[in-house]
Amino acid sequence: MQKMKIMSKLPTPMSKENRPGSSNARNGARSVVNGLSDADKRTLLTNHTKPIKSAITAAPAPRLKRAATLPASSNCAPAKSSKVEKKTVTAARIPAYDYKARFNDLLEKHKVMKSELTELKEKHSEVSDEYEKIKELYDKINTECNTVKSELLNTMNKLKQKSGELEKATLDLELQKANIEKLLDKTRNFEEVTNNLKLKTIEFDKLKLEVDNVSSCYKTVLGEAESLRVHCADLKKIAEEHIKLKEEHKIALASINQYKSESEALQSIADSIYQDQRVLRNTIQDLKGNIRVYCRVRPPLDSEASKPLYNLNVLDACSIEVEKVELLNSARKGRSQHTFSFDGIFTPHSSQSDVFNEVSPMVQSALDGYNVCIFAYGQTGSGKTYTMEGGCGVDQYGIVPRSINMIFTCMEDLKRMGWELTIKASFLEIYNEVIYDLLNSNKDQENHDIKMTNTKGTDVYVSNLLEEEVKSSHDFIRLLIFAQRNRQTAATLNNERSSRSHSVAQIKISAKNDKRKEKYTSNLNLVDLAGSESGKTTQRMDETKHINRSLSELSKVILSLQTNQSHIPYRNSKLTHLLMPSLGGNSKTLMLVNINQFDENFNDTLNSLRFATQVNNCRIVKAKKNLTMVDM
Ligand SMILES: Nc1ncnc2c1ncn2[C@@H]1O[C@H](COP(=O)(O)OP(=O)(O)OP(=O)(O)O)[C@@H](O)[C@H]1O
Repeated sequence: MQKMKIMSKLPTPMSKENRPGSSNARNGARSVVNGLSDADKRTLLTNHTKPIKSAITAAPAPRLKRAATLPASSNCAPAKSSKVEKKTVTAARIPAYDYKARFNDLLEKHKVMKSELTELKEKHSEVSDEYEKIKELYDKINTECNTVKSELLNTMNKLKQKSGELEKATLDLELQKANIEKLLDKTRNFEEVTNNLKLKTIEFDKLKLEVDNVSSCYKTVLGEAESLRVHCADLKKIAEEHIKLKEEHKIALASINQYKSESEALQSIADSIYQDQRVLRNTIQDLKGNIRVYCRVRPPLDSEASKPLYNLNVLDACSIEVEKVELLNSARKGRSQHTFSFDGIFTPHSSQSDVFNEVSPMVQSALDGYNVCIFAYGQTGSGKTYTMEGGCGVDQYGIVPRSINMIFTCMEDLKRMGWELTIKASFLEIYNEVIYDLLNSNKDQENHDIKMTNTKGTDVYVSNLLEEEVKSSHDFIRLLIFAQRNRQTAATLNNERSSRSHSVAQIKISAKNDKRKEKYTSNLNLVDLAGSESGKTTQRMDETKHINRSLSELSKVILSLQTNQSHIPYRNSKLTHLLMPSLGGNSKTLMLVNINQFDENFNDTLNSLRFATQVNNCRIVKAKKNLTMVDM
């Protein structure tokens, strides 16, 4: 702005009068300079002095030199004098008369002045050129200055406008700022309110929870109070009833004591009745005979429906008639008819439970303390295993599982009478006169020998034989299944071995009655004998020899017992030796002879029925209970 002011104060383009060198020009310049303020002068000096200065200072130079020509006495002589002046000073004084000298001197001076003039002219033209250049420059600057000035004016106008706008904007800004401040204040207030609200919400939630808890507690308390009210009412009733009951209790106690003494009396009567029953049962059995023989005829299976059958007539409950008519062209032509009588006959329609109903007195005898042996005899496929072990399902259970069920059922009754029973079970197989433990699944078993339990030789045991205590029928059946599996494995390894071996399930009953100071041990041997038919192959011959030997030894033992022989050949076979305590005098034996009705098996059936008749004819001396009195 300052600069623009200065420029505006500069003179307009120079006229002839204003030219440098002329007094007018000098005066004009001087007046211009004088018209400026001190500050403007300083600015002009720094920015625009050069051309003006040179224009101002260019002219006076010749004046200075000319001044030097003035006489030395003049006061205004400059400090720096020229060569001419020196010469003038140093030249000898020309006398006034010497006009020639003076003329020469003047000529000389004229020359000098002339040259000075020429010099000055040259300088003048130089200055004029310079002046022209400066003028041009000045004009240029002036136009520029004008342009700048107009631009400056425009800009100033714009600036004014802008500053107006700026002021307005500033005002707006101030207003906005004020508004923002207000808004910020509001926001701060709002945040404060929000925070307070949040805190309040948290507090509200807490309170709500507390209220919920309190209300649920209240509800519970209400419920409890209600139930307490009910309880109180009940308690009142109970208290009343309690008083009544107390009275009744007194009366009941008296009658209980009376009943107790009566029950003790009844218990002793029941005991003696049980004893009498035992005696009676055994008397009946003695009367029936201690060796009892039943015959069971198995029905043909569906798969065997086409097989020809021989005639079988059930004459009565104890007798059957078997009849075969041989073809006329056969060697043994004619009719073959045989009648057999036993303690009972089970027809093809008899169920497993029918069989067990007849067998159960024997199991009862074992529970009463007698050694019992139940065995199934017959040819392969006649139904021995089915009779002894049975099939799947409780209905199909054979003698072995039913016996154990009965033992455990009776055990409860015996417990009430003060008897404590321990049941142990072992399972073995005799194949080719070698004993195998069926509870031991090891292939290589230790040797099993039959040994005497005591010196009297009344009881035997098998060495290295596993004997498991059973606490329930379930325990026993688990062991039975395990033994069956072991027997089947051995049978698979050794072609049809199961049919060619004797299988024995031994149940050992140990009973103790602390009240009566009695105890006894009895053995229940349940035997599934090997097939009694004659073998056909060499291996079968070998097996048959062993089977026949053991079966004939069995018949020999039974015969010897029948004829009251002093020596009974028990030890001649493993089977008779093992069954010695159950076959001897102090035992009861039941044999089931199993037959089928197939024509092709008629001869084997006849052999089985004959063997059974032999056994049936044998009557063991009266069995003796293994009862001992003990000091307890
Ligand atoms: N009374 C019966 N009622 C129905 N099926 C029977 C009866 N007796 C035996 N069976 C069936 O006849 C088949 C042969 O019976 P089982 O195996 O008991 O004969 P087994 O004399 O034991 O033969 P093995 O000497 O080969 O062991 C079996 O399938 C068995 O289920």
